[in-house]
Amino acid sequence: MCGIIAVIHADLEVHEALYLLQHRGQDAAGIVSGDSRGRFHQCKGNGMASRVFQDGARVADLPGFMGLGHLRYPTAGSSANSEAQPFYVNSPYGIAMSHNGNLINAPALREHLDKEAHRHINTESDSELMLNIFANELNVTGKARINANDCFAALERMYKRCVGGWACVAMLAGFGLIGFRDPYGIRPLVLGSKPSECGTGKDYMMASESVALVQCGYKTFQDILPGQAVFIEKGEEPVFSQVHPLLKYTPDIFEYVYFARPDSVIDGIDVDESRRNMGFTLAEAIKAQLGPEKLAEIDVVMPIPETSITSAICVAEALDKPYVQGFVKNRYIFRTFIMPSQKLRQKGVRAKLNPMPKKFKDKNVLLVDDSIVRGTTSREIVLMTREAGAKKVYFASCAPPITNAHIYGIDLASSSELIAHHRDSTAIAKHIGADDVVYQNLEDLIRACASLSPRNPAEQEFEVGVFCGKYVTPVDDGYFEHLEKVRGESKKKKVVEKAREAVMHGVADQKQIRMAAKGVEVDQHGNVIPTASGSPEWDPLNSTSLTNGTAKAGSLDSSRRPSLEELRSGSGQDISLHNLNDHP
Ligand SMILES: O=P(O)(O)OC[C@H]1O[C@H](OP(=O)(O)OP(=O)(O)O)[C@H](O)[C@@H]1O
Ligand SMILES: NC(=O)CC[C@H](N)C(=O)O
Ligand SMILES: [Mg+2]
Repeated sequence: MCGIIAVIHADLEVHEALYLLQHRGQDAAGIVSGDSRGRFHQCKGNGMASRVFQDGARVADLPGFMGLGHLRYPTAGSSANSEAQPFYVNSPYGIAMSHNGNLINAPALREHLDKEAHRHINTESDSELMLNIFANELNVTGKARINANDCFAALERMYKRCVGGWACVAMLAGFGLIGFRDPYGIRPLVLGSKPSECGTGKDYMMASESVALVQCGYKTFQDILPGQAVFIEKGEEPVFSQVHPLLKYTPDIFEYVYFARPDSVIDGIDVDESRRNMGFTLAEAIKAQLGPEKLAEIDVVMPIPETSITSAICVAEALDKPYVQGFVKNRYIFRTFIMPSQKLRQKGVRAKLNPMPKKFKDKNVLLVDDSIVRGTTSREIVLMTREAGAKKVYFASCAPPITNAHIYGIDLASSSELIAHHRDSTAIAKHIGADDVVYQNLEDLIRACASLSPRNPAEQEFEVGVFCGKYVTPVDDGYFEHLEKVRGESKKKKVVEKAREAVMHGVADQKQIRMAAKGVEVDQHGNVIPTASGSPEWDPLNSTSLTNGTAKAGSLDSSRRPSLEELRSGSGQDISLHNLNDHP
């Protein structure tokens, strides 16, 4: 569920805006700006935005009149540096792109690019595929110079090939910005404008969430519609086109449950208000399931910071119980669910949340969380609650049981990793050590969000496949087996944990470090275990990744190897098209 940003005309606020979307992706961050000479300038790598951009020092005075940003939470490929976005292709015209979402027909797209388009794809990223499909369809025009309609026509053809969820922003070198969204509106994208600070006309920004626009002073917004694209040429007003019929307006409900910031409005639905509604309807489910006796026993209602806070306040209000913040969140530890390995997630919960025993001692506690997905947080928290002195522990979830893979941009590939996959709520309560577990039901969750829709609330639908296995797009037979094979928990455990943690703990040899940086698994003898697709990646220790076009001067010198420190810190290499420090 990456975060994407695009800006044109403005004082290139990409860097500032990215910090407002950090909650959407913590693995990699990147910025590409475009100047009027048609040059792109790029800074990206693994790690949080502050680390990659060195608190802004590496991107101060971004050259150009437009820019793209990206925060990555991988759902395809690996966590390799070479998959940090925005991606770039030089032909045709020079295009950079940021993608939020997931393509579910990636193998077919890869084959088309290989066998028919003859385009080399250098990573396992589905976003690189999408960029190349778009580039190839633009190439079909055969023109040396194109206009907005050519772009829309290329997108029309691209939409016929791609299946999945996407919100994308792209730049054509020296020309302008493009934004577009999948035909179901699964992934969010909002466009804002404000009077230009540097003269006449307007500045425009596109972002995954409205909070980025609001904080950067944009006053007028509109959601890009499902299947719609917008083109903003330098010095011009935006031009819109419906490049694919709007098939359904079904935003991913998980944006409201967990992903988005509460101060965002997505597709006209206020996220904070939706979470308040979830709290009130969850309280009804709690009353119905626990009954008057157990309900009377509850002394306090507690949130599990941070996302569930809004809903927990409303649960307490509806049950007429004291709302108590028993856990203190370490503000320097970020989201655990989007960390790349189970071991990191487990460690993350304890490092992030600390109970204050006097709030728990001899109390019957009702814990409220937004969701129970793998059960990592709930298991650990219930244990911590008991260790802190609580008598009884009830656990309530604003989301219904999550029983199926997520296929449009949340990294939940195998249903076997989901705590609710083969368990009913009694078994789940046992598994997490709670006295009882209460889930919101799906109809109530949908109502909590749909009732706020500016469209017809009675007809507002959402993408809810994780709760029921019914997905809004067609899904090929065999896709889930494929997904399990390439991204299932067992695969990831081997690929990411072993090598990455070896690097983190400094116990890796040089070969393991190289492989870790690429997300490739090595056996105990140091031999590479082939990836599912069998395609080796570029070795970042021996050369700068070529994924993103021309490497910066001198970077193909194989003697320029990142230090162990650089790899451990995750800041990676500067793989600039134009080194931002060298621009004229
Ligand atoms: O069952 P699990 O697999 O543990 O996943 C669910 C938990 O993960 C998320 O918290 P996270 O720490 O990512 O973010 P938050 O601080 O926004 O709550 C979410 O809010 C739940 O607490
Ligand atoms: N979470 C996302 O939107 C991920 C985008 C893309 N599929 C990637 O893995 O980089
Ligand atoms: Mg949480």
